[in-house]
Order: sequence, then structure tokens, then C-alpha cells
Amino acid sequence: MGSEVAVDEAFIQAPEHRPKPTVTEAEGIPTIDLSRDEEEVVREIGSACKQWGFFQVINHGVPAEVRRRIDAADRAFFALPLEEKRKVRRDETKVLGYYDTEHTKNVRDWKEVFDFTLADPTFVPANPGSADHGEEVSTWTNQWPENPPELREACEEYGKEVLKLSQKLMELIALSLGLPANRFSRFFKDQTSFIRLNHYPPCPIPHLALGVGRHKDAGILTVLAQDEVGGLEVKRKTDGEWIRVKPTPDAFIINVGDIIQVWSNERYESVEHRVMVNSEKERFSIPFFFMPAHYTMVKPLEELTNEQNPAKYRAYNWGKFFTTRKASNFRKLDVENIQIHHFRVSE
Ligand SMILES: O=C(O)CCC(=O)C(=O)O
Ligand SMILES: [Fe+2]
Repeated sequence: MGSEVAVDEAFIQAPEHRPKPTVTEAEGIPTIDLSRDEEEVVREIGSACKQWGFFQVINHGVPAEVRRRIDAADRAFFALPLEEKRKVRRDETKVLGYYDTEHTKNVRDWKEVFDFTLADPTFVPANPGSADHGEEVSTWTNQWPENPPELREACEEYGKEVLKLSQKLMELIALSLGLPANRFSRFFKDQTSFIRLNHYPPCPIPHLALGVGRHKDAGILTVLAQDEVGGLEVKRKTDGEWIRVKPTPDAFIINVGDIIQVWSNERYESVEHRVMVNSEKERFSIPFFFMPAHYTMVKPLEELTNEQNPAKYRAYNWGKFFTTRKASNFRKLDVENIQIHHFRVSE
């Protein structure tokens, strides 16, 4: 006998009846029609942010053609031979571009990606690990591949459109928190936002690997386009079950990032998610990570804290946090990567 606990065979289901690690596409995550009455939309967004930290939007104003163009260029890029893609490979000095060795929580992800920022150049602190406040600044610049030649324009055009959408969403989120619509508009200045083209190739061991391991998004808000294959799973707040987000053509998936969790003093929470891969189909997705200027000190908003509800976080410098995260992608860490709970005030 091995060390395994012996289980009476009578308990064992035939394979087709075994519990799946995934609850099948529950209708849980709300779909919100942005063309409806604003008051109603604000209410729906507020309750989706509270209950799920995730929702989908339709009638969002991003032209289908803009999305079609980036989809096509994205597929053409990843179809190129590896040595071609590696011409725009990232390294410790060129942080943007192509790479296929990302780790999430120290396990390698089954994916390859291409990153570019909306602002070019993007300003970031020069010394991630140092104790200063990020006063010394360096820049990131985009690396565009020669092929396909249309990739750059398709990406830049898409970036402009999702940025408009995130501006709109931040107004609605502000209203849902009882704040003026323009409360977050200052954070669009000097932003460090970036877009990632994700390609998940078919995987021979989908039961053992993940496209992206469980994680929370560190920024303000994420606007994600996923294709029809599916694989994104969200951890349901009520019971910790992993729920698959059903692909909806032309919709965007929106999730609250860590910064909204801090700003709102946990009225809204950033929720864990992961990506499953499958052995037959490749999958593409495009997240836009809306992130503030590097010099932003992230802390609970004064309007949302008081004596009864004191700030749950100490202020942290966004640029330092972000560059520390990015630098860690190059190696396996012995310790946990930087997380907002490191700034949590204990109760
Ligand atoms: O591919 C997806 O559906 C989500 C990817 C993701 O969560 C991320 O890149 O942060
Ligand atoms: Fe994510």
C-alpha cells in the first residue's frame, strides 16, 4: 500500500460524472448594457462591483471594426516563427514587447504575450527596490515588430477606444460610490496603463497547467476582450468556487483592480481569477490594464473613510509597486511578490 488513503471503490464515479474543477458557466457575472438609463447602469455597476468584482458590458461604444483589426493583427503576430517574435523580446532594460516566460506565483504560465503602453514613453521610477519615493525617473518605450506591419496602428487605435471606455466606466464607478463623476479623472494624467496581447497555445496537460495562475490585477480597472474559446475563471466571493466567464461576442469583461479596493476602503474588492487552457484550441485575449501615474500615492479616499470606518491601508507609491512587480517577472522568487495586503492596517 502506498501512502494514499484507501477509498472504497464504490464511491468512485465514472469519469463522465466526476465533479469538475469548474462550475459550468454560471449565469452569475452580470452583463450590463451601457446604453440604458444612467441611474440604472450606476446601480447595476455598484452591485456587480460589490458582489463579484467582475461584470461584462455591452453597447459600450468601442467600434466592432477596431476590435476586428486588432484581433487579426494579434493572430498574425503570434503565428510568426519564434525567432521573428523574439526580435521584439523584452528583457530587463526593455520592459515592453514579446515574451513567453511569465510566472504567476512562481509557476510558469502556459502563454506568450506582447505588451505595449498607451503613453509612449511611459515614465516610471528609476529604482524599484530603493527606499526613495520614486523621484528618480526612467522611461519605457514600446517595441513594435516589423511584422505584421499593421499591428502598431491597430493597437494604438484600439488603445484610444478602450481608454475612452475606461474613462466612462470610472465615471460610473465614481457615481456608484457616491462621488462626483469626475472624481477619478485626475488619474488619467501621466498614466502607466498598458495593453497585453495574450496567446494561449493548445496545452497537452490542461489538467496540470494554467494559462495564467490565480492572481488579482494590481491596477485600477481591467477591460478585457476574450475570444469565443473561453477559459477565464473568477473566484466567486460567496463560496470561493471558480466560475467560468462565458464568452459573449463583442462584450468586454471589466474587473475591479487592487487600487479600487484601496481607494474604496474595501467597499469594492479586487477578485482572484485565473485562466484554464485546453488541449485542442488556442485562445486569444486582450486585457487593458488602467493604471495611474507612477507618482500616485495610493490610499483610501478621504470621502470614503471616517472615524467609524478608518483607512484600512497605508499609502503606497504606485510606480514603486508596479516596477517591483514587473521586475519580479524575470525570475522565480523565494518570497511572495509585493501585494496590497503588505500595506493593510491590521485591525
Ligand atoms: O486571458 C484572460 O482571460 C485573462 C488574463 C488575465 O487575467 C491577465 O492577463 O491579468
Ligand atoms: Fe488578470
